[in-house]
Amino acid sequence: MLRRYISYTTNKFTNCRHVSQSMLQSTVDEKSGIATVTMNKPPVNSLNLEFLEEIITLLNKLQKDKVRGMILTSGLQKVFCAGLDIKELYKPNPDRLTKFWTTLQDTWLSLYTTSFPTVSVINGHSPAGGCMLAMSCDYRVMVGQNYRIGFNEAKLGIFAPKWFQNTIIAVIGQRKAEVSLTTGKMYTTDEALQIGLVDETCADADSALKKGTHFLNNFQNISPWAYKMTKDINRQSTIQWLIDNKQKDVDFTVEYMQSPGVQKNLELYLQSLKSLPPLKLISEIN
Ligand SMILES: CC/C=C\C/C=C\C/C=C\C/C=C/C(=O)SCCNC(=O)CCNC(=O)[C@H](O)C(C)(C)COP(=O)(O)OP(=O)(O)OC[C@H]1O[C@@H](n2cnc3c(N)ncnc32)[C@H](O)[C@@H]1OP(=O)(O)O
Repeated sequence: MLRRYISYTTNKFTNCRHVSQSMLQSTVDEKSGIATVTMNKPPVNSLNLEFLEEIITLLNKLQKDKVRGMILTSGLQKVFCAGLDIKELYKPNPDRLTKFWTTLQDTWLSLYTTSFPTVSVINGHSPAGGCMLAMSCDYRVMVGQNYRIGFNEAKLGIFAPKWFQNTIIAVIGQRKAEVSLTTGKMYTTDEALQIGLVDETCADADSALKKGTHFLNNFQNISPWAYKMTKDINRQSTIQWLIDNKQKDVDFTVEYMQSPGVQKNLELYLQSLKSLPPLKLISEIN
């Protein structure tokens, strides 16, 4: 396992508090109380077990520190998050896969129920679990015209679990979610805005961060308690479903992922990832 470390420093010139873990950097602006969290796990910010554990640890820390809001973004050139690390699903060790899926459920629960408002600044491609990471925030700003976002699980021969699908339905509605999930379509920035996958678009990352901050400033005069209660009530049925069905969801996934048909599909997909020229894959799956 990677050596992990956490360090806390305050920069007296910028009045920012920095929390740095090996794959995540967090900077809290002392004046506004807004944390900017940057994912930095080259090459593609794929979500493996250790990365998910870091995300949970950081969310707990931000909660304890009573930040006023969080902006989640990527430090990589052209990828926000490539989704689940396919290596966790291909030829899995059942014990690790059980831990991975349990940690994935816990990450989603932590992010979807934060006591502070959250924004994702999508500054790169964002397929499948990457898109879900963005959907689990309260607001989404997508940068530029060069990236694709969507749920391409079907193209890998797998499907998204109920709690994942319900999260999407809550954002874009039942019909659009069904078409999106069954076709595996990856959307351009404009298309994503049109179907409501993202709330705003803008030309560059700096303007996107400003838009994210602007959204978070809406909560300056809102009681944190009123914010949290409203969000909990709004999201309650999906959250409760997962809490009630956690073990069933893990057992099903561990068995399903190991089936020969799914493993064959993942093998073919991994091969296509290697054989296609850069970025061809995501354009192929449009
Ligand atoms: C809060 C919780 C959040 C969410 C989860 C909740 C529930 C989820 C439940 C289930 C459904 C989710 C399923 C998935 O997410 S499956 C993963 C789907 N992802 C993809 O299909 C992405 C595939 N990748 C690409 O299309 C391109 O890599 C990308 C456009 C992202 C980047 O292109 P670029 O040209 O910049 O890089 P590449 O040369 O293609 O890749 C570099 C390197 O990285 C490897 N790679 C890419 N993606 C993944 C991945 N998802 N997992 C593991 N490894 C990945 C790629 O093979 C290259 O490796 P190498 O050849 O060894 O350098």
